[in-house]
Amino acid sequence: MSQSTLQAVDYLAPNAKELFVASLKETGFGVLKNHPVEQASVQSIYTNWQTWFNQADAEKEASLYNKGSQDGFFPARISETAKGFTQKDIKEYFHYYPWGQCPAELRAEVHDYYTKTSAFAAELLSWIEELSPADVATHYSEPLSSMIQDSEQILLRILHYPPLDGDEEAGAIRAAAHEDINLITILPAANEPGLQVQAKDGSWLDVPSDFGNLIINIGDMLQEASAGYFPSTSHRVINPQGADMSKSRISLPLFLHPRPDVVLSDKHTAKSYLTERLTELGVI
Ligand SMILES: O=C(O)CCC(=O)C(=O)O
Ligand SMILES: [Fe+2]
Repeated sequence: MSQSTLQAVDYLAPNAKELFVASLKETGFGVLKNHPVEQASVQSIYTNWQTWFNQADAEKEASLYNKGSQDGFFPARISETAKGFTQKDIKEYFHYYPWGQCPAELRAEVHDYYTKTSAFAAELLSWIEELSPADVATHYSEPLSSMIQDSEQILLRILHYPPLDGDEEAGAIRAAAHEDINLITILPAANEPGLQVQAKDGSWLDVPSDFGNLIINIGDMLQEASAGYFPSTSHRVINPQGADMSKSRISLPLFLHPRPDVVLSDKHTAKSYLTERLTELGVI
């Protein structure tokens, strides 16, 4: 992966679509600047949820996640173990769905973000569809943007990586290397660095995370639906060092999940694929 492939693409440039989709094809990641997702809204969500995560565990656990439906708070003691790893990630998070649990005072703001960013994701999916070669597009069972239309599975995850105190389990990191399960993920740059993506040669590259950038990555479901044309690349969040260990990190991925009935490939619907992956993660 050459350095240039992960440079931010100006959403307002005339060739934005081509540059962005070329980056996704090459690296599984694309970075946008001058995009319509409002930074003030992202900042406000970070601030308000930092306050929420600062509460005592017992208060947060009043919104403990529901095992079947997966909405609500996932404490650090339950947090995911990435596929192929034995240590849990050093993180806690909240899963927001419009039909699910949410602290009342925070609902309107995340819902507004969820709705607007899902609509923007549909535009990006139509870019991806338009620039898919004909032999790849023939695998799509319906337009990519319609796969998420009326989907109740689109997931907004508010993630909190707490400060590190040095007592962490040896080898545990904030988010171990993994691939996302869904079609695409939309991730505003977090308030602290640490996100890295794996290049084709196996090396790890920092994702340019200037505050205000929007990071988009391909997930396994789009890799499956495009018969491997768009790669779902491994990424991770590494631990801070030195003085930065005392800082929390907040991030806000929106995982674009199709409706469960969407046919991804000869082998899988979105539902069968998701069940297989969540079982591997040990969260259902
Ligand atoms: O926190 C981040 O920057 C990335 C999070 C992530 O990759 C995930 O939750 O799937
Ligand atoms: Fe991820």
